[in-house]
Amino acid sequence: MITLEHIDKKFGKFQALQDIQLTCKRGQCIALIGPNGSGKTTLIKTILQMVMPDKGNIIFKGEKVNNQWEYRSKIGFMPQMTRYPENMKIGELIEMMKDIRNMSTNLDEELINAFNLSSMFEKKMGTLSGGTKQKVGACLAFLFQPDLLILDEPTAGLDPLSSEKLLKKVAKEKAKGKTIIISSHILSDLDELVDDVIYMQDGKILFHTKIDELIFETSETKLTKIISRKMGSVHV
Ligand SMILES: Nc1ncnc2c1ncn2[C@@H]1O[C@H](COP(=O)(O)OP(=O)(O)OP(=O)(O)O)[C@@H](O)[C@H]1O
Repeated sequence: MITLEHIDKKFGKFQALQDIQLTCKRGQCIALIGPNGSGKTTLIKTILQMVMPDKGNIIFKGEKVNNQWEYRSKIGFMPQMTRYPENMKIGELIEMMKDIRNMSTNLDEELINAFNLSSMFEKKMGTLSGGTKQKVGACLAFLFQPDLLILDEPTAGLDPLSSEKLLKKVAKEKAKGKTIIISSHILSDLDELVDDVIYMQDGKILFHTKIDELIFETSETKLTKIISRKMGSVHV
């Protein structure tokens, strides 16, 4: 579904990504984890070319897409934090996105309903709580039935019930065969979802391993314990 080949990215002199190589196959759910500042969001934004890599290739469905944008319509992206037009109402924003995408049918409005967002359609984006803004971001990521979902810390700032609803939705899409890349510091959120774990540190991928192998290697089943054992054993 998506492959990154030898991606490098510097911000000034700071090496934010170094020789990133990864392949995410169709139907796979990959967890992107690592400490603050390790490059997870930069990597995600590079996949979408919201951050332009200095070097390397981005391959989507077998085609090199460097400096192309059309492929992004196949990706549902939920950003960690984003700014929306402050004076636009929730309902207007959703309608505008439908217009931009030129899609009014075959929409996935399940999350809009689960979050009961329609009751808030008249509220302006600038007046919303952080969690409600997150919900709008989540609804937009799923709305156009993308093949690939990229979720950057999707549950950060959501109340527990809303987190649960979102994670259930992610699991449902995975069961349908959708490809998912998800970053989170809340490792318990990922336990039921992930096939592969990518651990980033200092702009590099320290390991990319199947969850089954990690469970076998560490004799732990929960990602929190798996990671603390694994990181304990590599002495970083
Ligand atoms: N536009 C930018 N200009 C300069 N430096 C940047 C820019 N974007 C990111 N960085 C730096 O790149 C590094 C990686 O940031 P990134 O946001 O990718 O980390 P992260 O792993 O997502 O962190 P967190 O877990 O805190 O969200 C950080 O040191 C950050 O300050």
